[in-house]
Amino acid sequence: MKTEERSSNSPRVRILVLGMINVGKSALTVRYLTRRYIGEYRSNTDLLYRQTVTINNAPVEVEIIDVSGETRDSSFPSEQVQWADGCVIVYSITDRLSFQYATEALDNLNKIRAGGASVPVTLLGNKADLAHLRTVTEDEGRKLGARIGCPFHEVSVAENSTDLYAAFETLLNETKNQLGKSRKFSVTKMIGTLISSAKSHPPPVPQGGTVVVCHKSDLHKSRVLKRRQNFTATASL
Ligand SMILES: Nc1nc2c(ncn2[C@@H]2O[C@H](COP(=O)(O)OP(=O)(O)OP(=O)(O)O)[C@@H](O)[C@H]2O)c(=O)[nH]1
Repeated sequence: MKTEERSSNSPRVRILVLGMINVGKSALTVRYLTRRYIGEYRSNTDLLYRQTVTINNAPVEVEIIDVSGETRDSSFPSEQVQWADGCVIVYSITDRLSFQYATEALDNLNKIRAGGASVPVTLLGNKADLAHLRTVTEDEGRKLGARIGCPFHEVSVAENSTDLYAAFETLLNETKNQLGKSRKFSVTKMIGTLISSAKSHPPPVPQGGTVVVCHKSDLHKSRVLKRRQNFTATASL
């Protein structure tokens, strides 16, 4: 970890939120960070959110990348996975294809884990409030989580689901502990070539919080600049 990148001495945990288009990744991320639901929030770009949260009475700087389904040019965003310390895989219980995507993503992550890099993962079945439109049973989600060996929860981002907050915090805690043991991908960590364009509605900033929304292309540029000029530049909305 480069000290010049850090705005504080608290540990930093990087989380990737991954899933098919329209499963609720942006809504989930904003819900966790702000406790608010932005139903009309539309996204056509990857965004990185940064906020300091308290875990086990200690501050932790959390970075969450919400990978937009629209900008993904391949089925599995390997560079973002390399960047991440932990992953949330999301599908919608109303969308069978999104469950298949989550299954493949978990299998890919498992291969990475088998290769020696420990990446804590949590599986979430979103839109539990739409049970009447369900095409994926809870049992299928539970079995998938058990097969991969990761926690599984059905949640509703639209509702104030406490399971969602608990799932995030368990993942953050596990990831933080994992990082304490060893940092993975120390050489290959990079943002990669991530596409950026403006979101139509920036997410709300929580009262007393420090959410910073970064276009990842800007972050990538800033890293290049840092390497060349020891210069920090982070775009915020
Ligand atoms: N009913 C219901 N709708 C939800 C829930 N979570 C998200 N949505 C809706 O699902 C749609 C997609 O949500 P997004 O957060 O934009 O989904 P996304 O996965 O980030 O989509 P992309 O960025 O396009 O990949 C929006 O209309 C949300 O309001 C939920 O728990 N219940």
